Amino acid sequence: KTVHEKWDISDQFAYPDCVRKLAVTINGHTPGPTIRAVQGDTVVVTVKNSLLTENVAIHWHGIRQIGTPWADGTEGVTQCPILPGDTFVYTFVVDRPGTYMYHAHYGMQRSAGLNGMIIVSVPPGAGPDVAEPFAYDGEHDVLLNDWWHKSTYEQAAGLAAVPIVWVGEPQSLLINGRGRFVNCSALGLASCNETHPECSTPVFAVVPGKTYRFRIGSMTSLSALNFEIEGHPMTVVETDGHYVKPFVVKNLNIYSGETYSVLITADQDPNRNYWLASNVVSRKPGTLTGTAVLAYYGGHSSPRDVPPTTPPTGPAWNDTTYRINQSIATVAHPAHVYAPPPSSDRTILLLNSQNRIDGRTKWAINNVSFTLPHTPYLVALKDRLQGTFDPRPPPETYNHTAYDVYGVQPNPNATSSNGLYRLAFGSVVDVVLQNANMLAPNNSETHPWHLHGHDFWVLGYGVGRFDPAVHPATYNLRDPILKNTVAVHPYGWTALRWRADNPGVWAFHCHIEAHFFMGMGIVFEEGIERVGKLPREIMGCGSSNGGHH
Ligand SMILES: O=C1O[C@H]([C@@H](O)CO)C(O)=C1O
Repeated sequence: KTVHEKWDISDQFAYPDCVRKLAVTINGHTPGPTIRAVQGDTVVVTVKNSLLTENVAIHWHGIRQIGTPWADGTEGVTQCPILPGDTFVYTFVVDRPGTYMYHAHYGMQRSAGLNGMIIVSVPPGAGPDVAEPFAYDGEHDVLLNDWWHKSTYEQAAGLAAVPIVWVGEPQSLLINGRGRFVNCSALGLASCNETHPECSTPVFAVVPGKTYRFRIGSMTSLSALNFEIEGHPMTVVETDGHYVKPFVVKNLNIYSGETYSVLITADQDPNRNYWLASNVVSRKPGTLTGTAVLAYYGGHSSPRDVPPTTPPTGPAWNDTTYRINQSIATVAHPAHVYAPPPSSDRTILLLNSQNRIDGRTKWAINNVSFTLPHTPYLVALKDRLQGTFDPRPPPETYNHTAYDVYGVQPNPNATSSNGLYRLAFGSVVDVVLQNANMLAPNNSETHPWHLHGHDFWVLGYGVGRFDPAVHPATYNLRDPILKNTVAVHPYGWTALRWRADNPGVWAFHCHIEAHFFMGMGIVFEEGIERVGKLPREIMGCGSSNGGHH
């Protein structure tokens, strides 16, 4: 079956937190429509760029694009941007059930509102390898976000300024695009409209005694979040399209780019309502709790009743151990274990550090800060265009025996490059992401890394310096979870493995919008010679003339 979507991208005034702000919208809305498909469906999204002066490109986050690497929607990597007035058609197959997302992958446009969910359901009568190993009576979908009042242009200019002008913590946390700016009416803002329907509190209705699947995705630009449904423990059953060995949490940590499915049972007093709460963790919070309401049917409460309690504020923001424990608990469901290859052909160690180039604050990987080329790699490599990117491969490792991950880098100066890593087709690659201290002392953040074109096995997490002679022996090779986005915890390391078996060119980057903008990413190529004929529509920029002369 084919699922058709027709999207018009335009700037609109929106009131996500009751404050008027220009947003990049899909068919007038932010977040955009949820794409609903069944495993095996072909999704065709016709995207018309009706922005006045801004390009666009849309990434299908978690969809591996097997056989369609040109549809990954990553500007500079897999396509030229879609110009204002132009239309681009994305066609791809959703080959696995699960909870996914989509978002702009051009500049900082994702943060301006261009994002949404993709839900791929299990076909009726699916076999045991696909069928969900859990049961539920109803489903609710929750897209979490953070939101600023400064435009993404102002934010981006601040990131590039000397010294950096950092936008700071978000003004609001959104649930399905709705939130509430804490000072809205108190500040007497002319742009504040607290009765605007776009910022009315989302309500999730439940019938007493029933079990619900909540699909939760995070599209935050910056914030690591903790999500809670007051009084309702959550059983984690899916993440990034893979079934999890169930475990119960009161508070779910979720990083930008991740999705989870949890089950809750509506077994509490039905005569009142309960809060859904989203709180910032890992950075010192400066934002009001994002809230929504869990409303019971059939009791004495009405869906509009505000819960009688104050919204939960979540665990201590700096309790890193608590978050690492959730990461470690997330392993494959026993009936859905896909064992990784027992060893790898190549190990790449990647130091994540905050650096400086010409006084600008940057993020670098092994002291190289990533920049996007003007000609998409996919076209440059497939069509053998010369001189479009730095042909020198970026470093495979850093001085891992001496580097003090707890200290401030003695020499923070870095270089920038648009070189990429080329993987032998079919080879098994291990990547270890090593976190470190930032430019300021005693600070290390959480970085959620997202890989395009693949899922990876998450083999292990550790705190402190990764030792290649010691830590691989501690890897979980028995039941590691497959994911497409994973946390690298403060001062910690995360070890990943995957097989380079998807012909194409794939970005791998921190999903914090500002951090990728500041260079925190790399790109992999594999099997370029196996990529089919490129559609001309991805060309037209840089040296890729798309057949126009
Ligand atoms: O990349 C970042 O820059 C700021 C700060 O380090 C400099 O202002 C911050 O909190 C980041 O995550």
